[in-house]
Amino acid sequence: MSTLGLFTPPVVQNEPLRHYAPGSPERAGLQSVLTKMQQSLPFEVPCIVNGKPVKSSSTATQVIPHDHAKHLCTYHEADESLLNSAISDALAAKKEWESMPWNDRAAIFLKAAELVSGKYRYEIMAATMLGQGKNAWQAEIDAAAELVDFLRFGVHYVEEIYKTQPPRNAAGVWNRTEYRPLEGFVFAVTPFNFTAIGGNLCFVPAILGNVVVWKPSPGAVYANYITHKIFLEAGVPPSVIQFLPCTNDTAPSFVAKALSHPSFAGLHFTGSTHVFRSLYKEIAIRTGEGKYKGYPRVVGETGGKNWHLVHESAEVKNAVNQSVRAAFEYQGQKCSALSRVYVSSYLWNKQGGFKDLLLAEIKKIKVGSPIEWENFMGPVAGKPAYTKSLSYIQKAKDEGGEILCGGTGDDSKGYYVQPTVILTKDPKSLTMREEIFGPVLTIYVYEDTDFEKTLDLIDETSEYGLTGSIFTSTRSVLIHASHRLINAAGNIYYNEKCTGAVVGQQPFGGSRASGTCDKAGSGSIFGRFLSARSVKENFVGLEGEGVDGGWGYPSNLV
Ligand SMILES: NC(=O)c1ccc[n+]([C@@H]2O[C@H](COP(=O)([O-])OP(=O)(O)OC[C@H]3O[C@@H](n4cnc5c(N)ncnc54)[C@H](O)[C@@H]3O)[C@@H](O)[C@H]2O)c1
Ligand SMILES: N[C@@H](CCC=O)C(=O)O
Repeated sequence: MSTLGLFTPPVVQNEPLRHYAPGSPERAGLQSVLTKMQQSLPFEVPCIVNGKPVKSSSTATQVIPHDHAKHLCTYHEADESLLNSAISDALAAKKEWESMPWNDRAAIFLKAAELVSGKYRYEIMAATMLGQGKNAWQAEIDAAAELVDFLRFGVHYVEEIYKTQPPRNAAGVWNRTEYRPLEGFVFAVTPFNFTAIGGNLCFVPAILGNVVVWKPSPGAVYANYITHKIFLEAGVPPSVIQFLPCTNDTAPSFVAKALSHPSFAGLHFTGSTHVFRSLYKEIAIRTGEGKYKGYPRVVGETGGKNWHLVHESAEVKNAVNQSVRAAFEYQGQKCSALSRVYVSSYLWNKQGGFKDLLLAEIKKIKVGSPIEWENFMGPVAGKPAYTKSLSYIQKAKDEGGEILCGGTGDDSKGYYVQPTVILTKDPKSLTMREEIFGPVLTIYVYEDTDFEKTLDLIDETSEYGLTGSIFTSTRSVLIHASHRLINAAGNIYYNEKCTGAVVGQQPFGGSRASGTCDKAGSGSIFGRFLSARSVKENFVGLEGEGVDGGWGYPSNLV
């Protein structure tokens, strides 16, 4: 194909957020799609291989967490033989996909961004609200805005990578870098809690010319299915992203099968730490045994035990409001969710201080169906998440923790857990250490004279290092604490909550047990799914270097 120009993609901006205020056109638009979707329940979701629906003999359901008697969809489970044929067909499609001119691959995903932003915005949001328990605000920032941002900014980042070329050329030589996709297929294993993450984990490798086998979460199948439909409609070739759902019961053997394929070249995972560790181990063993063609790339973003440090100099109203959002928005089911607070004893105890304000604000939170507009909080993901939250609350009580509010749940219709605050005197108690992934916040009040020890506690209490925030109005405190906590969070915030990273603004990801810190929403993640080839082209031979235009070194002359 001839080159007819060096094209520059459109300038990239964050997708403007819609607010869904009463009487707004967006509220009416979303409501109408939600109503229609509820009237059409349940949907049927097949596997999609080579762009075609494949039904299997084994089906499962995605339950609606706010009304568990109903389900959003029945999905067909992929089995291992379908997995094998999907991998073979994806590999067969790879040559043509990686050879497609960059501007065409870019155009396909820019078109997908427009489809999410416009035609499918309310449908993908409604699927996320019904299936994953998000209210309109949370669905907007995830399924609409973040997914669009991942796609548009991704095109920009890949453009930047392709433009990065060796800075020097010797006389008569042209050096170039070619950014090859990986040799084999990339396996994307994605979580329930962010529709955007499901799409992004496939998009990142795919836009670089890789082919992808996607195992979505059983808790997000329908929204992920819509994402896949959008990719196909935008022009992603049929076999480039294969959509293969399965249940969590069959996931261990299904995933192991994919990882044992000799052409497995990369894992793009987001989910819990223990699952990632088990996959990492499997890959490491097989790599050590020389079972793969190369050394697979392993990218995983996992759990967190995220913290707010509230210094005595903090502006208390801001610290409280940000803490309420960070701990309880989306029921504490963001990997970034706040789950431990270290607060100055002075600020906690003073009248109208952190404690008084926090409890007063939490009283105002409405918990209920995410499709009713007034509810700030909805249900947790399912029965296991419900039981887990309540069992941690019980364990905290058994350890001597004081429940300041909440502490109860109701699963008669949906899986509701009240926003819960536990006050602990033991900074290393269980709920200060382990990820709960529910609306459960534990608070440790430190003596103001113990600030240094508190920094050590934050750093050493949990194995994670995902997000954290420092609230203070004293610059020297901020500088000191931030430096001391250098490895305690991959995303640190100053006087701002620890959730809500925005693509293109705060690259997202943590280290320690929280993941490989490859930073979703930034350019660096794309480098993980590329294998660069250095090219040196010589226009002049050894002219000017070899003796008499031959091969001899001038330094050999005597
Ligand atoms: N750091 C981040 O960017 C980030 C973002 C979102 C979620 N998370 C983390 O994800 C977790 C919540 O998501 P989740 O509940 O979907 O996680 P999960 O680990 O249960 O599931 C993630 C994926 O792994 C699959 N899976 C589950 N068990 C498996 C097994 N034994 N073997 C192979 N595959 C298996 C699931 O089907 C799903 O596709 C939390 O720990 C949260 O902190 C992290
Ligand atoms: N990137 C999101 C969290 C994603 C994980 O669940 C945030 O910053 O709140």
